[in-house]
Amino acid sequence: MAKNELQVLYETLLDRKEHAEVGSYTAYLYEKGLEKILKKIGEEATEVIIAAMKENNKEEIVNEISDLLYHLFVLMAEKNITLDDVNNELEKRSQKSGNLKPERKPVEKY
Ligand SMILES: N=c1c2ncn([C@@H]3O[C@H](COP(=O)(O)OP(=O)(O)OP(=O)(O)O)[C@@H](O)[C@H]3O)c2ncn1[C@@H]1O[C@H](COP(=O)(O)O)[C@@H](O)[C@H]1O
Repeated sequence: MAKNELQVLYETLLDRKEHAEVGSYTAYLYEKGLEKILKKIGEEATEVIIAAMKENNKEEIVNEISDLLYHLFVLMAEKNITLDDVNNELEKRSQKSGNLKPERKPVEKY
């Protein structure tokens, strides 16, 4: 099976850590450091929220989510967190359903 784009992207970002190509935005983020990466994640998360509040703009939301995922992946690469680490955590969680805390009332109306 072909690798999915998330895996390809993550591997590219790891590679940029070893080989800082000229003109690479990722290399620029690593160079700027953790604070810059975290700031970008905050900005991109806000852009996802703003896009999602508008109606009928799936394309814009997909674009903003892609920007956010890219910056989260840069953080993962920076912190040596692998896709397997996240996958394993999600897998553990998938064993457990019914995660609504007992003291929280079920949502009846949005
Ligand atoms: N997926 C992405 C991706 N998503 C968003 N971005 C960049 O993220 C930036 C976000 O835009 P902003 O306007 O918020 O930021 P900016 O003004 O450009 O930059 P700042 O001054 O805020 O740092 C843009 O410059 C985008 O190009 C990305 N840059 C790279 N990738 C992937 O990373 C791979 C490696 O890219 P390079 O490292 O550039 O070679 C590429 O092949 C892509 O697959």
